[in-house]
Amino acid sequence: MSTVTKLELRTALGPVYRDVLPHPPRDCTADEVPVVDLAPIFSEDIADRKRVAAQLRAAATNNGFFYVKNHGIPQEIIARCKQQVLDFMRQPQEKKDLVDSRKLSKFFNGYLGKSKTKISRSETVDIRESFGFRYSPDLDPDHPMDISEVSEEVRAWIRAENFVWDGTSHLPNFKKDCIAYWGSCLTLARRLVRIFALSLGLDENYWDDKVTHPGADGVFNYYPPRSVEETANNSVGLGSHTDLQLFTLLWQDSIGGLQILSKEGQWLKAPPIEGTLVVNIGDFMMRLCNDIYKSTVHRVTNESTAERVSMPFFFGLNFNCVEGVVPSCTSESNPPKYEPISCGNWCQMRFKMERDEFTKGEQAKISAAPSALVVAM
Ligand SMILES: O=C(O)CCC(=O)C(=O)O
Ligand SMILES: [Fe+2]
Repeated sequence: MSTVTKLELRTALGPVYRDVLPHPPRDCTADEVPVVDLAPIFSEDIADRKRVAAQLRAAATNNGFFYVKNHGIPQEIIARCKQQVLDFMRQPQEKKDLVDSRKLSKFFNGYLGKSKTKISRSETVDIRESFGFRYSPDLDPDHPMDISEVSEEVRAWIRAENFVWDGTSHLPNFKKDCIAYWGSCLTLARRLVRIFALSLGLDENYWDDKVTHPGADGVFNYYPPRSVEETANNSVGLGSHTDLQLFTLLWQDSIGGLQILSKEGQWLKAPPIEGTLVVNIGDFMMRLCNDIYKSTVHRVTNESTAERVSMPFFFGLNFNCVEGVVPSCTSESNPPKYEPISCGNWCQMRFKMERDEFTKGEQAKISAAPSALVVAM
């Protein structure tokens, strides 16, 4: 008899467990992971924007994942960035090590080599390589400014590090093409957060002044084809996890490999759809919504014989912003489950949990896990 298995997940509050059905992954249906047309969010008419908000709410309360089309990011910007990712990843190891994250970064910027992470304790090490960089005010497409002009509270949380660009300056136009894509994602995310606000019955501008210097992490993932041994081992490209912040915008190439855990516990394949991005809810959004919106578990395995590239963009509030459950998601009969916390501290808690586990072993992980309630700042 086949049985349900338990999947262990890392969260900022310690491990949680999910039941997984014994059936093999299958393709998602359009009801499970819908395609939302974003064209109306650019309309002057609030009724158009509200229509999209309603679709977004439906998807966010269902499986927490959806595709978006007509998102406004030009195809050439995506194509140029993707080519830069390939040019970077196909370099000899010593060139990639010029931006080695473990050696050079205080804040998770830079390059991580193959099999250097194990995001899920229930699965193998992650056989992906990645390159990441974080919000920098001088690169902000909407209101670029020198870091010295940024208010002190926000500045203390800026996590950009220049070595990522210094160590890649031998690649022609690398920074320019990466930033063009990242900047387009940032502009789109600022528009989308307004639709998320509408979707929760809040004023459209509810978060506007909290995303001036936001969590905006650009990451490029590279999944080489699996070796015979890795295939036999069931090696994952990136193990099961949830994303941390408000929401993620993900571009994936045409190879496929992304899977989503449905609310019933069934793994669903989310195949590439030309011209779309995938959007998913993160843990911080789920917290602000008192768990109405779902931060959904997902993972990646490249089962093809070709290399796969994906480009997620993780979006949150300004890291200094302390935010509790939003008023429209609570009532007398549904009190807030969570204390206010800043988006930055929220991320730090999960990173700390992972670090403690990595460096000190099992015991440290258990003692570091706060019970359930996060202390107010
Ligand atoms: O590569 C993908 O399709 C997803 C990547 C992902 O989930 C992540 O980087 O958090
Ligand atoms: Fe993810």
